[in-house]
Amino acid sequence: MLRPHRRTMLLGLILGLAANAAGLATPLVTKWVLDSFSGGIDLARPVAVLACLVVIGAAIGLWQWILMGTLAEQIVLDARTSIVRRYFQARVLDLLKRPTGELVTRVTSDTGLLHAASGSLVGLINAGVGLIGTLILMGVLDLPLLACTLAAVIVVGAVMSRLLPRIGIAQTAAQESVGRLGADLEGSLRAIRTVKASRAETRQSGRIIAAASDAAAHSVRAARVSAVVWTISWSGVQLSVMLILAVGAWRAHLGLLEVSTLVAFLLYVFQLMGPISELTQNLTALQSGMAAAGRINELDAIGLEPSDPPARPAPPSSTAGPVLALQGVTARYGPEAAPAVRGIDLEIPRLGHTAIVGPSGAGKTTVFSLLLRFLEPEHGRILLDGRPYTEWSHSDVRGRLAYVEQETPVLPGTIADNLRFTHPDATDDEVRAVLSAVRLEGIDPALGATDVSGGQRQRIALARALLRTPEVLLLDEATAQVDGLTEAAVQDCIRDRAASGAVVTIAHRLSTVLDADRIVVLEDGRVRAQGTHADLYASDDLYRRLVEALRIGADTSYV
Ligand SMILES: Nc1ncnc2c1ncn2[C@@H]1O[C@H](COP(=O)(O)OP(=O)(O)OP(=O)(O)O)[C@@H](O)[C@H]1O
Repeated sequence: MLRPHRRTMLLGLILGLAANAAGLATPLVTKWVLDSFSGGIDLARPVAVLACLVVIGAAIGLWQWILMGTLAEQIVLDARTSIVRRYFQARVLDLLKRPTGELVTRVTSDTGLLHAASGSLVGLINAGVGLIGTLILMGVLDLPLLACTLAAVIVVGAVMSRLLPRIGIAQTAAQESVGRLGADLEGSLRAIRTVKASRAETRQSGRIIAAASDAAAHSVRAARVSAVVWTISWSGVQLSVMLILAVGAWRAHLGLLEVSTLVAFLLYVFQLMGPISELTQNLTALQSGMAAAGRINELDAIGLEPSDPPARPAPPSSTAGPVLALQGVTARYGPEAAPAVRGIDLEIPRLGHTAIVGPSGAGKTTVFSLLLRFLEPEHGRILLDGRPYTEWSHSDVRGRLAYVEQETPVLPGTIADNLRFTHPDATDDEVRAVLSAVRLEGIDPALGATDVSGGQRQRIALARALLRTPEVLLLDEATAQVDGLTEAAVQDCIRDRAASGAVVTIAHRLSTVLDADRIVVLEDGRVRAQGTHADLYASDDLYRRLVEALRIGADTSYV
């Protein structure tokens, strides 16, 4: 994540080192001021140098601070951009396997931790150089005092190296709990009606609060370790100041050390606090940042949809045969899973309404997922205009199909936004035309799409699919009961579309089945029978039972 920002980091490092150098020189110049003062030499020059050092050091420090702050925001933005892009390029089924709320927290919360970590590498090098530089200059001033300082630094370093990794571990655990919190919260809010109707508010909120408490507990553990690390480093510095003061005063008393050297040395000891706290801070930030980066990198496991096929001379596509065809298609949802469909042969003619029926789990939705390329066949092939899917890009295929989902038919936004979702350039007239096609002419397109009834929502989803008359309409009919008006509107639209294009429905309603030009009966992942209602009703046992379950019973007027 840092790699693309190498140049900014290098500049940050150089600025940091320059600020460090100014800081390192200050005690020596102070000693020069003191020596000049006691030696009666002209004070103007050393004081001027000291003032310049302070101003230059401050200016460089300010520049570096702003630079690194901007870098941090850029890294968070880069991470968010790449995750969001990844989500939208991911294979649908891979993405749907993960809880939505958790996917959201990776973008919102995990990336936030990268903020502090982004400057930590530069900070670490800076602090390391500052620490070594300070120690060297201390050695130049007085070796025995340096030995006392080193002893303190080594003790502090040993304790820190044992404690710091625990911060990263606690942070990872905290972020995992935040992910669980996001997933549970999102799921519960989405099903808030069921939660309330089941009087499960307390239970659900309890679960979510438990995840929040877990996150807090882990973060508190991280905070405690950080506090201990800080306290140890500060106390270490303070103890060494006392030790150095004592040893220094004794050596000055013996005449082995000038007072100005002791003052300069003590200034260095105080300056040690800078690099030591910087080291501590940056190591802590690095630990949490690495934990977050690890969780973000896990997202690489989400498979991406293959990029578009290389441009090759397109064989003339045939407009004579069926628009879509499945030839011996077998597909499964995972390497371990049993095939969801096996050896499916199916043709969708250019005109007319094809209804797919079958018991639950027969593979109806899987056929739609294959047609929309959410799932790729393991064996067999799918053809569009007589050309295999592999020769078309995903976008080409989807551009020819319009799809109405069964469950979540509207997107956030107004009704007009929803209608223009596939074709953002649709005119107001086109929007009005599709609204009247689904018998929603009276509705205000500026209304929120979620502020309408369930039946109206289904009609909005259908209207979106009908805008710009798609060649093939794939309609997964809602299983929920809808009002007569909605049912009639859907029926009319299907009939209308079937007169000039192809309509494929996963039919859950008797009226839809009866309306179809041909019906495909799926059972256990295979095509069991195909034909018209009358043929199938007479010849196929399963079809008869399915239709009877749709409450046609033995009413022969339908047969
Ligand atoms: N996302 C998925 N991951 C794993 N297995 C799945 C997934 N979706 C469906 N299956 C399995 O594939 C088989 C066919 O499912 P499919 O959803 O196509 O049936 P369906 O006929 O549409 O059923 P329903 O009418 O209940 O929606 C079932 O055995 C099901 O368990």
